[in-house]
Amino acid sequence: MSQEVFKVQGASKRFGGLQALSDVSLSIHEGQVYGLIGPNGAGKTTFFNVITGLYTPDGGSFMLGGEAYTPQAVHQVAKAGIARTFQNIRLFAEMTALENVMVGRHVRSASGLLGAVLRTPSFKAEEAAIRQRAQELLDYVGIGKYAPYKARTLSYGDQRRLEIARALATDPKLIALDEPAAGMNATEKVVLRELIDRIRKDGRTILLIEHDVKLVMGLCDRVTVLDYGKQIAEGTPAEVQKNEKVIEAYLGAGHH
Ligand SMILES: Nc1ncnc2c1ncn2[C@@H]1O[C@H](COP(=O)(O)OP(=O)(O)OP(=O)(O)O)[C@@H](O)[C@H]1O
Repeated sequence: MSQEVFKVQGASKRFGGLQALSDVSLSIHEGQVYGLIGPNGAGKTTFFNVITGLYTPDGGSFMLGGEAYTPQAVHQVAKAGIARTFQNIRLFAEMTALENVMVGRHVRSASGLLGAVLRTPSFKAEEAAIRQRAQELLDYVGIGKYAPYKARTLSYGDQRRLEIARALATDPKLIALDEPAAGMNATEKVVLRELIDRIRKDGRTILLIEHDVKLVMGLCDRVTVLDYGKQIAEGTPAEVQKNEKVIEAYLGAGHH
Protein backbone atom coordinates (compact mmCIF):
# COMPACT_ATOMS: atom_id res chain seq x y z
CA MET A 1 0.00 0.00 0.00
CA SER A 2 1.16 3.54 -0.70
CA GLN A 3 2.63 5.67 2.03
CA GLU A 4 0.49 7.65 4.42
CA VAL A 5 1.07 11.36 3.84
CA PHE A 6 -1.36 12.93 6.26
CA LYS A 7 -3.14 11.51 9.26
CA VAL A 8 -5.55 13.23 11.61
CA GLN A 9 -6.93 11.62 14.72
CA GLY A 10 -9.73 13.08 16.76
CA ALA A 11 -9.61 16.70 15.57
CA SER A 12 -12.04 18.86 17.51
CA LYS A 13 -12.86 22.55 17.54
CA ARG A 14 -15.47 24.43 19.52
CA PHE A 15 -16.62 28.02 19.12
CA GLY A 16 -18.43 28.98 22.34
CA GLY A 17 -21.42 26.67 22.49
CA LEU A 18 -20.96 25.37 18.95
CA GLN A 19 -19.04 22.15 18.33
CA ALA A 20 -17.81 22.99 14.83
CA LEU A 21 -15.62 19.87 14.60
CA SER A 22 -16.15 16.79 16.64
CA ASP A 23 -13.56 14.02 16.75
CA VAL A 24 -12.71 13.95 13.04
CA SER A 25 -10.15 11.39 11.85
CA LEU A 26 -8.82 10.68 8.42
CA SER A 27 -5.84 9.23 6.64
CA ILE A 28 -4.60 10.35 3.24
CA HIS A 29 -2.17 8.28 1.22
CA GLU A 30 0.39 9.39 -1.30
CA GLY A 31 -1.09 10.17 -4.71
CA GLN A 32 -4.67 10.27 -3.47
CA VAL A 33 -7.27 12.92 -4.04
CA TYR A 34 -9.20 12.98 -0.78
CA GLY A 35 -12.54 14.77 -0.65
CA LEU A 36 -14.11 16.57 2.27
CA ILE A 37 -17.78 17.25 1.69
CA GLY A 38 -20.88 18.14 3.65
CA PRO A 39 -23.74 20.61 3.71
CA ASN A 40 -23.22 24.31 4.49
CA GLY A 41 -21.85 24.86 7.98
CA ALA A 42 -20.75 21.22 8.32
CA GLY A 43 -17.24 22.18 9.45
CA LYS A 44 -15.20 21.76 6.28
CA THR A 45 -13.56 25.18 6.36
CA THR A 46 -12.99 24.85 10.09
CA PHE A 47 -11.13 21.60 9.41
CA PHE A 48 -8.96 23.34 6.79
CA ASN A 49 -8.32 26.22 9.16
CA VAL A 50 -7.31 23.81 11.91
CA ILE A 51 -4.86 21.86 9.76
CA THR A 52 -3.33 25.03 8.31
CA GLY A 53 -2.82 26.77 11.64
CA LEU A 54 -5.50 29.45 11.37
CA TYR A 55 -7.49 27.94 14.25
CA THR A 56 -6.00 26.19 17.26
CA PRO A 57 -7.72 22.83 17.70
CA ASP A 58 -9.15 21.83 21.08
CA GLY A 59 -7.97 18.30 20.49
CA GLY A 60 -6.49 15.97 17.93
CA SER A 61 -3.18 14.62 16.75
CA PHE A 62 -1.66 15.16 13.34
CA MET A 63 1.01 13.40 11.31
CA LEU A 64 2.50 14.79 8.11
CA GLY A 65 4.92 12.74 6.02
CA GLY A 66 5.31 10.24 8.85
CA GLU A 67 6.24 12.84 11.45
CA ALA A 68 4.24 14.48 14.21
CA TYR A 69 2.88 17.76 12.94
CA THR A 70 1.52 20.65 14.97
CA PRO A 71 -0.36 23.17 12.86
CA GLN A 72 1.09 26.56 13.76
CA ALA A 73 1.67 29.90 12.12
CA VAL A 74 0.77 29.95 8.45
CA HIS A 75 4.33 30.25 7.09
CA GLN A 76 5.42 27.32 9.28
CA VAL A 77 2.59 25.25 7.87
CA ALA A 78 3.89 25.90 4.36
CA LYS A 79 7.41 24.98 5.45
CA ALA A 80 6.15 21.80 7.10
CA GLY A 81 4.58 20.85 3.77
CA ILE A 82 0.92 21.85 3.54
CA ALA A 83 -0.11 24.41 0.95
CA ARG A 84 -3.65 25.61 0.53
CA THR A 85 -5.92 27.70 -1.60
CA PHE A 86 -8.84 29.67 -0.24
CA GLN A 87 -12.57 29.68 -0.87
CA ASN A 88 -12.31 33.43 -1.38
CA ILE A 89 -9.28 33.85 -3.58
CA ARG A 90 -6.35 35.39 -1.75
CA LEU A 91 -3.81 36.61 -4.25
CA PHE A 92 -1.65 39.71 -4.23
CA ALA A 93 -3.96 41.59 -6.58
CA GLU A 94 -1.47 44.26 -7.66
CA MET A 95 1.41 41.84 -8.20
CA THR A 96 1.82 40.00 -11.47
CA ALA A 97 0.83 36.38 -11.86
CA LEU A 98 4.52 35.46 -11.98
CA GLU A 99 5.32 37.38 -8.80
CA ASN A 100 2.45 35.70 -6.97
CA VAL A 101 3.96 32.30 -7.71
CA MET A 102 7.47 33.51 -6.87
CA VAL A 103 6.24 34.50 -3.40
CA GLY A 104 5.07 30.92 -2.86
CA ARG A 105 8.46 29.62 -3.95
CA HIS A 106 10.32 31.78 -1.43
CA VAL A 107 9.11 29.46 1.33
CA ARG A 108 11.67 26.98 -0.01
CA SER A 109 14.45 29.44 -0.77
CA ALA A 110 17.47 29.75 1.47
CA SER A 111 17.32 33.53 1.65
CA GLY A 112 13.60 33.53 2.49
CA LEU A 113 11.08 36.29 2.24
CA LEU A 114 13.19 38.74 4.22
CA GLY A 115 16.04 38.19 1.79
CA ALA A 116 13.62 38.94 -1.02
CA VAL A 117 12.57 42.20 0.59
CA LEU A 118 16.15 43.26 1.36
CA ARG A 119 17.42 41.94 -1.98
CA THR A 120 20.51 40.37 -0.46
CA PRO A 121 23.18 38.98 -2.83
CA SER A 122 22.16 35.41 -2.05
CA PHE A 123 18.59 36.31 -2.89
CA LYS A 124 19.59 37.72 -6.28
CA ALA A 125 21.49 34.56 -7.05
CA GLU A 126 18.43 32.48 -6.32
CA GLU A 127 15.96 34.76 -8.00
CA ALA A 128 16.58 33.65 -11.57
CA ALA A 129 15.96 30.03 -10.66
CA ILE A 130 12.83 30.96 -8.73
CA ARG A 131 11.56 33.02 -11.64
CA GLN A 132 12.10 30.15 -14.04
CA ARG A 133 10.36 27.67 -11.78
CA ALA A 134 7.43 30.09 -11.30
CA GLN A 135 7.05 30.40 -15.07
CA GLU A 136 7.10 26.60 -15.41
CA LEU A 137 4.31 26.34 -12.84
CA LEU A 138 2.22 28.96 -14.64
CA ASP A 139 2.67 26.96 -17.84
CA TYR A 140 1.76 23.80 -15.94
CA VAL A 141 -1.60 25.17 -14.76
CA GLY A 142 -2.22 26.59 -18.23
CA ILE A 143 -1.84 30.34 -17.68
CA GLY A 144 1.78 30.84 -18.71
CA LYS A 145 0.93 33.61 -21.12
CA TYR A 146 -0.50 35.73 -18.29
CA ALA A 147 2.77 35.78 -16.33
CA PRO A 148 3.29 39.58 -16.66
CA TYR A 149 -0.35 40.52 -15.97
CA LYS A 150 -1.51 41.77 -12.59
CA ALA A 151 -3.37 39.03 -10.73
CA ARG A 152 -6.52 41.12 -10.47
CA THR A 153 -6.85 41.34 -14.25
CA LEU A 154 -7.10 37.56 -14.68
CA SER A 155 -10.48 35.87 -15.07
CA TYR A 156 -11.96 34.18 -12.04
CA GLY A 157 -11.08 30.70 -13.25
CA ASP A 158 -7.53 31.76 -14.06
CA GLN A 159 -7.11 33.35 -10.62
CA ARG A 160 -8.07 30.02 -9.08
CA ARG A 161 -5.47 28.30 -11.24
CA LEU A 162 -2.93 30.91 -10.22
CA GLU A 163 -3.65 30.08 -6.57
CA ILE A 164 -2.98 26.42 -7.35
CA ALA A 165 0.33 27.32 -9.07
CA ARG A 166 1.33 29.34 -6.01
CA ALA A 167 0.46 26.43 -3.73
CA LEU A 168 2.48 24.03 -5.90
CA ALA A 169 5.44 26.41 -5.73
CA THR A 170 5.99 25.50 -2.08
CA ASP A 171 6.56 21.85 -3.09
CA PRO A 172 3.96 20.66 -0.61
CA LYS A 173 3.53 17.16 0.74
CA LEU A 174 -0.19 17.90 0.79
CA ILE A 175 -2.06 20.44 -1.27
CA ALA A 176 -5.38 21.52 0.21
CA LEU A 177 -7.87 23.04 -2.21
CA ASP A 178 -10.80 24.91 -0.70
CA GLU A 179 -13.67 24.85 -3.19
CA PRO A 180 -11.54 25.24 -6.31
CA ALA A 181 -14.57 25.01 -8.61
CA ALA A 182 -16.61 27.69 -6.83
CA GLY A 183 -17.93 30.23 -9.31
CA MET A 184 -16.59 28.36 -12.32
CA ASN A 185 -18.66 27.64 -15.39
CA ALA A 186 -18.99 24.12 -16.83
CA THR A 187 -16.07 24.54 -19.25
CA GLU A 188 -13.77 25.88 -16.54
CA LYS A 189 -14.73 22.95 -14.31
CA VAL A 190 -13.69 20.45 -16.99
CA VAL A 191 -10.30 22.16 -17.28
CA LEU A 192 -9.96 22.24 -13.49
CA ARG A 193 -10.76 18.56 -13.24
CA GLU A 194 -8.08 17.76 -15.80
CA LEU A 195 -5.60 19.90 -13.88
CA ILE A 196 -6.31 18.20 -10.53
CA ASP A 197 -6.03 14.83 -12.24
CA ARG A 198 -2.67 15.81 -13.70
CA ILE A 199 -1.39 17.08 -10.34
CA ARG A 200 -2.30 13.73 -8.83
CA LYS A 201 -0.68 11.77 -11.67
CA ASP A 202 2.48 13.77 -11.11
CA GLY A 203 2.63 12.26 -7.64
CA ARG A 204 1.04 14.94 -5.48
CA THR A 205 -1.46 14.31 -2.71
CA ILE A 206 -4.57 16.45 -2.60
CA LEU A 207 -7.22 17.27 -0.02
CA LEU A 208 -10.27 18.84 -1.58
CA ILE A 209 -13.29 20.66 -0.18
CA GLU A 210 -15.87 20.93 -2.88
CA HIS A 211 -19.57 21.62 -3.15
CA ASP A 212 -19.86 20.17 -6.62
CA VAL A 213 -20.68 16.59 -5.69
CA LYS A 214 -20.28 15.37 -9.26
CA LEU A 215 -16.74 16.73 -9.37
CA VAL A 216 -15.91 15.16 -6.01
CA MET A 217 -17.34 11.78 -6.91
CA GLY A 218 -15.52 11.76 -10.23
CA LEU A 219 -12.14 12.82 -8.86
CA CYS A 220 -11.69 11.54 -5.35
CA ASP A 221 -10.25 8.22 -4.23
CA ARG A 222 -11.83 8.56 -0.81
CA VAL A 223 -14.28 10.93 0.79
CA THR A 224 -15.18 12.07 4.29
CA VAL A 225 -18.63 13.51 4.85
CA LEU A 226 -19.15 15.99 7.67
CA ASP A 227 -22.48 17.10 9.08
CA TYR A 228 -22.76 19.48 12.04
CA GLY A 229 -19.07 18.89 12.73
CA LYS A 230 -19.42 15.12 12.91
CA GLN A 231 -17.95 12.63 10.49
CA ILE A 232 -21.00 10.75 9.29
CA ALA A 233 -19.30 8.69 6.57
CA GLU A 234 -15.87 7.80 5.20
CA GLY A 235 -15.08 5.66 2.19
CA THR A 236 -14.89 5.51 -1.56
CA PRO A 237 -17.29 7.78 -3.47
CA ALA A 238 -19.42 4.75 -4.34
CA GLU A 239 -19.71 3.72 -0.69
CA VAL A 240 -20.42 7.21 0.55
CA GLN A 241 -23.10 7.86 -2.05
CA LYS A 242 -25.11 4.88 -0.82
CA ASN A 243 -24.82 5.84 2.84
CA GLU A 244 -28.22 6.59 4.43
CA LYS A 245 -26.83 9.26 6.76
CA VAL A 246 -25.25 11.06 3.83
CA ILE A 247 -28.45 11.00 1.81
CA GLU A 248 -30.34 12.29 4.85
CA ALA A 249 -27.79 15.06 5.50
CA TYR A 250 -28.00 16.31 1.94
CA LEU A 251 -31.74 16.01 1.59
CA GLY A 252 -32.68 16.82 5.20
CA ALA A 253 -34.73 19.95 5.77
CA GLY A 254 -32.45 21.27 8.48
CA HIS A 255 -29.86 22.60 6.06
CA HIS A 256 -29.69 25.29 3.39
N1 LIG B 1 -14.46 31.84 13.71
C1 LIG B 1 -15.65 31.31 14.01
N2 LIG B 1 -16.34 31.72 15.11
C2 LIG B 1 -17.53 31.18 15.42
N3 LIG B 1 -18.15 30.24 14.70
C3 LIG B 1 -17.52 29.79 13.60
C4 LIG B 1 -16.24 30.31 13.18
N4 LIG B 1 -15.88 29.67 12.03
C5 LIG B 1 -16.87 28.82 11.75
N5 LIG B 1 -17.85 28.88 12.67
C6 LIG B 1 -19.09 28.07 12.71
O1 LIG B 1 -18.71 26.71 12.64
C7 LIG B 1 -19.64 25.97 11.84
C8 LIG B 1 -18.87 25.29 10.73
O2 LIG B 1 -18.50 26.28 9.77
P1 LIG B 1 -17.56 25.99 8.51
O3 LIG B 1 -17.32 27.31 7.84
O4 LIG B 1 -16.40 25.21 8.94
O5 LIG B 1 -18.52 25.09 7.63
P2 LIG B 1 -18.35 24.66 6.10
O6 LIG B 1 -18.65 23.21 6.08
O7 LIG B 1 -17.03 25.10 5.60
O8 LIG B 1 -19.50 25.49 5.42
P3 LIG B 1 -19.60 26.12 3.94
O9 LIG B 1 -19.83 24.97 3.04
O10 LIG B 1 -20.81 26.99 4.07
O11 LIG B 1 -18.34 26.85 3.68
C9 LIG B 1 -20.68 26.96 11.35
O12 LIG B 1 -21.82 26.87 12.20
C10 LIG B 1 -19.99 28.29 11.51
O13 LIG B 1 -20.92 29.32 11.74
